[in-house]
Amino acid sequence: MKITGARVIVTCPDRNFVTLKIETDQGLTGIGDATLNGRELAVASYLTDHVIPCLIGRDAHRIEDIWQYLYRGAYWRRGPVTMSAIAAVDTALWDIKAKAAGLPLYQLLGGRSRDGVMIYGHANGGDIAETVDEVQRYIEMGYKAIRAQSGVPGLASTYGVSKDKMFYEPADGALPTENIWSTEKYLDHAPKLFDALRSRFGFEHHLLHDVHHRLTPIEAGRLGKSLEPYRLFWMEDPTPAENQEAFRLIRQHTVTPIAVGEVFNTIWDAKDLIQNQLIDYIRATVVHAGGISHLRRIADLAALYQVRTGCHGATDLSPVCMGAALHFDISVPNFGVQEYMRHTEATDAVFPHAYSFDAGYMLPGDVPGHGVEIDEALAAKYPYQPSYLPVNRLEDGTLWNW
Ligand SMILES: O=C(O)C(=O)C[C@H](O)[C@H](O)CO
Ligand SMILES: [Mg+2]
Repeated sequence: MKITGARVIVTCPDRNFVTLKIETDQGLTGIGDATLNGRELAVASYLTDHVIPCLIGRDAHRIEDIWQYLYRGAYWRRGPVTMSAIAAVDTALWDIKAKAAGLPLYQLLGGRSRDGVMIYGHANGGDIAETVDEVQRYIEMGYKAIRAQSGVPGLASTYGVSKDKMFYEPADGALPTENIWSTEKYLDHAPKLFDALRSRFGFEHHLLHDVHHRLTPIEAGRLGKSLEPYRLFWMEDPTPAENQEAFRLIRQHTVTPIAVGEVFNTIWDAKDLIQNQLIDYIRATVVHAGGISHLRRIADLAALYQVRTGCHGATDLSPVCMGAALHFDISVPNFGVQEYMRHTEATDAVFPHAYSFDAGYMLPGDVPGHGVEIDEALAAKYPYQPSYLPVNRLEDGTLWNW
């Protein structure tokens, strides 16, 4: 089955998405997500100008060979732009292979390892009372796991808190918005949020929290320790992960489980954290970590060390990524949880999909392929809009981690 064409579709149904569509001489098509928030057009150009010309005429069934061809063949390895582009090709080819087989993608990945994919929602509020109400809303919808974020007194805005409640959209400015951050205020406040949540709801639900790379290792150790009474499912991205040794220090101080990796692109980014058992959940996902093929490698390495998966699933990961991730999640043995931040109605209309929500679990659906398509005519009605993720400064003006 020969690849006869491929094109990139950029659309902005409430936010920007980059999608690669591959066509074959047998009439089968497949799509893959290539969205890199705030840097969308870099991946679009990488695909259009550098990858697509190399795809035409290749055998669409040779997924692994094409992956190696794009990874090794570029000479310049790794990085979010390269790996998102490779991921899009890989996802589209898996979609085509599964359609050719007449099977849902998870059947090609070994079949189902579980009945449903446990997901967590993102509950956020301007203060603790509002976050408690939002958590209640998720509980009423049947969620088993909820990530809770609250505004911090004395800080005008912070990561994870927005006026939109069922999803969170940080990329909001034609230039980066500037937030102000205070570690002291945050460390004082975060345990109070989880104290309020456990007092109200008890321990029946999994609670998660995203620190979004803002703490130093010793501060993260202190936070993890202060959250121990509330038994979190995980503390996410407690400190930046470039220096992976940093996590050893956190481990020395707390048994709060640690999740890392939404900004990782390859197995090399995760290798030392996994092999040294410095994390409990690996958050790499399909679009930013080289597609289904590479994510399976990361998960297999993680399985050796009892590290489980917890794929990133914010709104900037398109429904195409979500669909593919759900096929991966339902098949992978060492699955932990899947993030599911809902998309807007406009996004869902552009990307008709077979996946569905049922009482705290997601199901990938049983149509051949990964079950997500793109309505190109509708997509064309939403042209690209420049938008940036925010930046973060300490109260004295020092640029900090966002
Ligand atoms: O969903 C999460 O865990 C995030 O941290 C959201 C990220 O900030 C967002 O996806 C960046 O594009
Ligand atoms: Mg996160």
